[in-house]
Amino acid sequence: MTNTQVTLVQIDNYGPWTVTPEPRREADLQTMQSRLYADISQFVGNRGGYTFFTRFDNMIAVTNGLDLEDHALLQESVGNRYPVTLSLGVAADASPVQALADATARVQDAGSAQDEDRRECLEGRAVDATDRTAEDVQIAHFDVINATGTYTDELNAFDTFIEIEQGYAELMRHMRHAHESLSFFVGGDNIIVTCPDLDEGDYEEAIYHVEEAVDVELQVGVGRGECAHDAGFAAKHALETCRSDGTRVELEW
Ligand SMILES: Nc1nc2c(ncn2[C@@H]2O[C@H](COP(=O)(O)OP(=O)(O)OP(=O)(O)O)[C@@H](O)[C@H]2O)c(=O)[nH]1
Repeated sequence: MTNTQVTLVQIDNYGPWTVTPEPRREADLQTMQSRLYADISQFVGNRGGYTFFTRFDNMIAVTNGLDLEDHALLQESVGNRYPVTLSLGVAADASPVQALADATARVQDAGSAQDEDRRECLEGRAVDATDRTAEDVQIAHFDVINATGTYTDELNAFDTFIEIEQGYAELMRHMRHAHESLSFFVGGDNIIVTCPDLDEGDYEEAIYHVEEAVDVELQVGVGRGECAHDAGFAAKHALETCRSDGTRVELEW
C-alpha cells in the first residue's frame, strides 16, 4: 500500500510582491522563480524527493524521507537568500490526491496566500521513519513514443509543444479523476506521475484513453520505492524496457 507524502510549497504573499512598489521586470520574476524552484528541487532531491514546478508560486513535492526538521531548514535557507518566504503544508495518504488536499488545507487554514501576516507557516506531519516501506511511493514515468521523429524533427518547436501539451493535459485530467494520481510535465516529452497502488491494466487504460482522446502515443515505466527517487529510478529503467522490447507499459517490481 502506497503512503505518499506530499508537500505544498507556497510563496507567501507573492502576488502583491510582484507589483510592489510597481510591476517588476518579467525576466527578473521568471529568473527568481526558476532559481527558487531549482534550489528547492536540489534540497528535496538530495533527500530522495521529487519537486515539480507546477505553477512556480505553488509547487508540489513528493517528500517521503524528509521530516519536518528538513522542511524547517528549507524555509530558513530560502528566507536567508530570497526576497520571498515559503509556507509549507505536509501530509501523507495512500492517495496522492488526498495527501495534497490535506497538505493544502493545512496551509489554507493558516491564512490566505495573500495574507501579509502569514509568513513561513509549517503545518502537518511527516511519515515516521519507522513506518517507511519500499511500497510507499509509486512513480509512473510517461514518455511520448518517438517524439523526436513525430514532432521535434517535423514541426516547429511551438507546434510540437502544443501537441505534447495536449497529451499532458489529457493524461493529467484522466489520472487525477480516474486514478487519484498527480501528473507533472517535466520537460521534453516526459510526464512524471505520483500514483496510488495501480496495476498494469490501469496504466494501459490511461495510455489508450489519451491515444483515443488526443492521438498522442505514450509509453510508461512504473516503479516503487521508499522515496520518489527510488521509485522514479526504477520507473526510468522500466521505460528503457519499453524502448528495448517495444512494449507500452512496464512495471519494475
Ligand atoms: N525530465 C526528463 N526529461 C527527459 C528524460 N529523458 C528524456 N527527456 C526529455 O525528452 C526529450 C525526448 O527524449 P526521448 O524521449 O529520448 O526522445 P524520443 O524521440 O521520444 O525517443 P523515445 O522516447 O525512445 O521514443 C529529450 O529531449 C529530453 O528533453 C528524463 O528522464 N527526464
